[in-house]
Amino acid sequence: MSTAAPRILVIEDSLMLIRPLCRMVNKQGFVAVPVTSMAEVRQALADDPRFMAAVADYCLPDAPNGEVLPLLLENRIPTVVLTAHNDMQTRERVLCMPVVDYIPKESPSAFEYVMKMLRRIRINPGIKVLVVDDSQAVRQFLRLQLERHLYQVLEAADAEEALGILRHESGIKLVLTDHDMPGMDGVRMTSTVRRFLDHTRLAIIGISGSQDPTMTARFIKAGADDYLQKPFNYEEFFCRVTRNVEFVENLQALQESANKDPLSGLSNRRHFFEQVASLRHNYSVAVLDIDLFKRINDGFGHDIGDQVICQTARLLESFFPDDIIARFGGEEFVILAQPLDAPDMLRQLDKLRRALANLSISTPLGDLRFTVSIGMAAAEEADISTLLKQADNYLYQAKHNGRNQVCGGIIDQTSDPASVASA
Ligand SMILES: Nc1nc2c(ncn2[C@@H]2O[C@H](COP(=O)(O)OP(=O)(O)OP(=O)(O)O)[C@@H](O)[C@H]2O)c(=O)[nH]1
Repeated sequence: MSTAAPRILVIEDSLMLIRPLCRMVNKQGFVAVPVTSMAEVRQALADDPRFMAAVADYCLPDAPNGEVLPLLLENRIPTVVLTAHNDMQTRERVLCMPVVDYIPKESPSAFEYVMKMLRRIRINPGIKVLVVDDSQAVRQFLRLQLERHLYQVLEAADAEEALGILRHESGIKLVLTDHDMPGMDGVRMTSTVRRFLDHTRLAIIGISGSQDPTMTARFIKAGADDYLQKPFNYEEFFCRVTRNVEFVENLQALQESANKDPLSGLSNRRHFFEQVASLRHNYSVAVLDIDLFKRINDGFGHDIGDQVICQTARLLESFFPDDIIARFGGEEFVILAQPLDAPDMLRQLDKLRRALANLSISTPLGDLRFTVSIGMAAAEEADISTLLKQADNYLYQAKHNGRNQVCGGIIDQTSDPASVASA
């Protein structure tokens, strides 16, 4: 399948500007298609109209009054307008059209802002925003504004409907809520949402036309991240929407990097224990260790050793898609499966062991094969540390018996554990 980089139509008649602009666009991982006039825009659209977005100069030699904008919008191309005209009239004229944004060239950070907008146009179609307002006209107005930036918009006519959507729909990163609604008001709805969705999952912006000077504080104290006083202008609206969505994204990225092992992408040890804490007893735990890994590093180099770790992680995920898998460190992995079914787990672990032994990694020094040893323990009542210790004992047994095998059993708290071994 083709994974071609998205194309961006860059429309600018100044050669001084178009070169650095295209360079920046390409650096973001897009393909810039430079054109310098309205005639060239027509030609580019006739050649291939599939552009992810356009960065358009408002004033072109053959289209001095923004005539290029309706042409781009007719072709449904999200358009960021760059202009040297920073007067109110031009600004109003441009923002009357459903462009993404209007950026004066005079600002030294104008190009940076354009890049940020392009990144958002790429990401926003995957982000859901929920608009909560009892007025259909207001919901429709907010929907149109948000769709300029390509967000997926959901609507709720009151707090009850909004809470239902938030409980069942995943991927909502932002809620825009009115305050005065029949039934539960926006402030109460915000504090209810915060009981089950924290700031890492969702940002909330309160919106109200009320003249009550305490409204901002009431929303923020209830758990909102921001507040907009009606009427607001389009640019302020988007600055706040973008800032709040980015805030959630940054928190999620931080959380992800705190929880994940950067090499394999699996959970790290700390996150493993965090996940396990919320589980009831009655599970199986397996500890997997790559055999003679030091030899792989010494013989093929650390980069190939890293590849072995990553390939092992991918197979682990495919054999245990619904379970908790973590890289504990070095060449050691842990799998926690629930509910307890020790014989099934042993069989699945042995299939995994054989699949890994059959894997061949091609390296500059020839094909590499490797094996793993696995220890597994299951119990109805034992806590995680007892199980891990027992699984580790079984792992030691597997290594001691010659490696490339699974050893494990069910822990009977009242007697010595029975052992099952498969070679
Ligand atoms: N490439 C790579 N090597 C690592 C990483 N973390 C730890 N290691 C290496 O893993 C090796 C582990 O070796 P040992 O603990 O001696 O175990 P082993 O060679 O697998 O021997 P057995 O466990 O007895 O089969 C050490 O050489 C570490 O340097 C990593 O992230 N990448």
